[in-house]
Amino acid sequence: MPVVLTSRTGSGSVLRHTYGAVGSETDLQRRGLINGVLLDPYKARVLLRLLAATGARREDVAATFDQHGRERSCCRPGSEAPCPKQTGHLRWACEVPCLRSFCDVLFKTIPEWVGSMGMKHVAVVGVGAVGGVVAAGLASTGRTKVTACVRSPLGGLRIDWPEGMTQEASVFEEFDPAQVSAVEWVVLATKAHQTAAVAPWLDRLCGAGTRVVVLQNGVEHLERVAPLAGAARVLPAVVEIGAESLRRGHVRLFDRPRITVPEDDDGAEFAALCRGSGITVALTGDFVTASWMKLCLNVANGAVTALTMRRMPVFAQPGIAELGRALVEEARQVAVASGACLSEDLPDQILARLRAMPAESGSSVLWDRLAGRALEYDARNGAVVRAGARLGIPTPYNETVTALLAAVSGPDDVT
Ligand SMILES: NC(=O)C1=CN([C@@H]2O[C@H](COP(=O)(O)OP(=O)(O)OC[C@H]3O[C@@H](n4cnc5c(N)ncnc54)[C@H](OP(=O)(O)O)[C@@H]3O)[C@@H](O)[C@H]2O)C=CC1
Ligand SMILES: CC(C)(CO)C(=O)C(=O)O
Repeated sequence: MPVVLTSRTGSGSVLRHTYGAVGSETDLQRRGLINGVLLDPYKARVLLRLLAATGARREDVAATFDQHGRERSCCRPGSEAPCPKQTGHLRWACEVPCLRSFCDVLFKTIPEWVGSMGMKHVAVVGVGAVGGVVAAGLASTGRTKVTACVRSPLGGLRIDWPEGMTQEASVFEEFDPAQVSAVEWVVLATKAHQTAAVAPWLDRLCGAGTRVVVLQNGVEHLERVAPLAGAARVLPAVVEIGAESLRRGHVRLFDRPRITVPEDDDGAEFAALCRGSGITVALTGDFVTASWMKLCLNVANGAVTALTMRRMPVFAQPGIAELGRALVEEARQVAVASGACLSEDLPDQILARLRAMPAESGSSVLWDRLAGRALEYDARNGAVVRAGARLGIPTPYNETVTALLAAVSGPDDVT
């Protein structure tokens, strides 16, 4: 067990060879104690604990403390003499670079510690309703370091769960893609049409060992994200996280969150990552059916709520219910031709599901319409139209609502 020798005198370095009596610094170093150099006992304890957690050997611990002593810019490198500035108020001038140097050492050590604890580093790109719920859930497992890749400060996350429970979580925040490097998991939860704009984040976060889980609606996850993910593997997902952003970092959940991913190694590892997060992860051997099934619901729920600017009870109106059924039926026919296994009564099933949803819930497209933002219609109704055209299946209802949504969509978010 490495033992570090520090001093509580408040300034200066621990002596190395000045005194030689039993119990002196020379004696203690000879017996194996590591010279704490410039760190006071409190900082030394933090650093030693981190190093011990990484499994650092005695020589590594000694080298790290020694390096900290040398890197302190305001003291003469290698000098045993006390810092010339450390008198009176000038002592504070000395503390600032000292602290900076200490933080540098910690920041070099923390990533190793995270790795050695079996912790996973997850970067969440798109920390809105869905991304916020997943970031908070992962942070609460205590097994992940979560970095929120954001455009402006979040100041923590707060999730209001349907049962009345409030979950609070804090995550690391990054604003500049240049400051990040490859991580084990990227959770991509922007709107589909915002994907191209986060290319600089993906470029930095994706390495050969990275998995990018795409928490977006639609069926074109791979086509959209793989070209931006470099050597990383892309894991598509079906997201059932009915959620509304109330304020920045504050999300209201309408139901218990659930994500479905393909039943393969990456899917199983994502399920393991989310264990204890409050988010259920299901694995499916038929992802084509699962993703088209969700899109069939989305073509009705997103388009109708956004165009009418009404929440779920709008589906109680008979004319709206008929429009919903027609949109779903077109999508179902395209889905079946694409290899999905969906029964003929799907439109009725979906209408029943929509009518059973909480009255105050709506859709992510509705929230954007209400806020005057660009709408996610191309990855939803637009995807049905595209696939229908390819397969020779007419999709007039979806074409019509795609055109209407395009007409009322807010300006493109280009940053
Ligand atoms: N909300 C829901 O109920 C559900 C949504 N989905 C799907 O999940 C996906 C995400 O939806 P949702 O969470 O509602 O979307 P939100 O609009 O709530 O969140 C998107 C987030 O992406 C961020 N973002 C956009 N562009 C950038 C950028 N260039 N750099 C950094 N961050 C960026 C936004 O940041 P900023 O805050 O700065 O604007 C925002 O926080 C969509 O595909 C949606 O269809 C699926 C199921 C349910
Ligand atoms: C159906 C719903 C509301 C939640 O699963 C959704 O997918 C969305 O709002 O985009």
